[in-house]
Amino acid sequence: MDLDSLFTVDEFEAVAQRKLDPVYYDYIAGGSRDEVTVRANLDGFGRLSLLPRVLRGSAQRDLAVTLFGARSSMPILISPTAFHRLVCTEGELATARAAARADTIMIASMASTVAVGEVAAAARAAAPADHEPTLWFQLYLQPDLDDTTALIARATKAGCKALVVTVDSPVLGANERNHRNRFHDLPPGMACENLRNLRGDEPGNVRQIAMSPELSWDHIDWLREHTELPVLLKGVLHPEDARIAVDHGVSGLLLSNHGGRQLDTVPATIDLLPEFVEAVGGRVPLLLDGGVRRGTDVVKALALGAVAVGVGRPIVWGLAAGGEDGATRVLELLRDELDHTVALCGARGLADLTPDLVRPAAGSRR
Ligand SMILES: Cc1cc2nc3c(=O)[nH]c(=O)nc-3n(C[C@H](O)[C@H](O)[C@H](O)COP(=O)(O)O)c2cc1C
Ligand SMILES: CCCCC(=O)C(=O)O
Repeated sequence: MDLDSLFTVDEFEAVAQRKLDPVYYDYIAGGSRDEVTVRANLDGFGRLSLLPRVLRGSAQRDLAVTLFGARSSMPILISPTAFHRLVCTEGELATARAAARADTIMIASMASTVAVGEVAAAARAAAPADHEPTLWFQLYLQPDLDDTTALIARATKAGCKALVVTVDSPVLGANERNHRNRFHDLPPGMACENLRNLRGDEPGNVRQIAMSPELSWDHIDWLREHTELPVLLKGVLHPEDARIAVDHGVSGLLLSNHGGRQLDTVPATIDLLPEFVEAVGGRVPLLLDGGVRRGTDVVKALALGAVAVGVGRPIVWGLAAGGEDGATRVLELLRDELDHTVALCGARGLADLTPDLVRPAAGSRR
């Protein structure tokens, strides 16, 4: 595959769709139930227009952002997605190398098919000599707190710099494409490696990830007492819950509807962002994911108050099309689009992306 002949995330998706087993393509592309929210995430950006400023002298554009002490060369992070070995042989090792090469933050999924320690080592080996790559760990709190403690210990030992706790999954969302395709288990030879031999006394055993409706704010308090790492919540959607989260001392929020894969018919994250900004009142950084496919999407989210965005499927399409190089190219295309959009907006950097640049618009992107 000549990756240089691909110029957009959508082109990467088309190539991925051609290359992948349709069962895996459906797992990745799909969302829950009628996929209303999957579409809403894309349409949400399409319904906003950008209103640029002019003549502000924007020759030097700095796209870097610092989050919890770690610098990322751009405000586009890798959102956590499960099971990368379904789409490329090296799995999460390839993703980590791409993130390190692009000098951005990877949020490693707890449901990865390579253990987080190996993922971190791959990132370090691929990073430029003077550069420490940043990995965060996405955590599903396990109802068995000993399991959770062991997982936190693994992530911490691997050098992860934050825990991103996914709170939108009291039960797993229903992707009906998976039901139709009878896709319920990973193929032989693949497993959630972070859950292997979790207690050290259970050789060969890989636990299943538990989605737990028992979880409550008490667990977030418990977690904060059991880690020194910043704790971000991923998947808070109600602005009132955003306020409660901040009151519970979380360090940040990743506004996410899980790419439309949990409760269907929830709003597009970009549509919720203004309310979130108001609820949080600048007390913690706000990140957003869901439907980011273009540099203009990134600029809209940043202008409306996000400090950074995450991309989920675009990275998986990159991996499917071309492994590490494919994911790297997706990140570099998005970086170029972002820089180009910032320039066209007459902005000198991310601080110039203010809410007045965003207006309601007619039309959708597709
Ligand atoms: C194939 C796939 C697997 C995912 N796995 C996880 C996961 O393990 N943990 C998690 O918190 N979110 C997971 N997500 C959600 C992403 O982190 C992210 O919220 C979403 O993909 C963002 O939307 P986008 O795909 O439109 O960029 C997954 C999403 C996809 C598409
Ligand atoms: C237990 C794996 C969950 C993966 C996930 O979050 C998703 O497919 O959206």
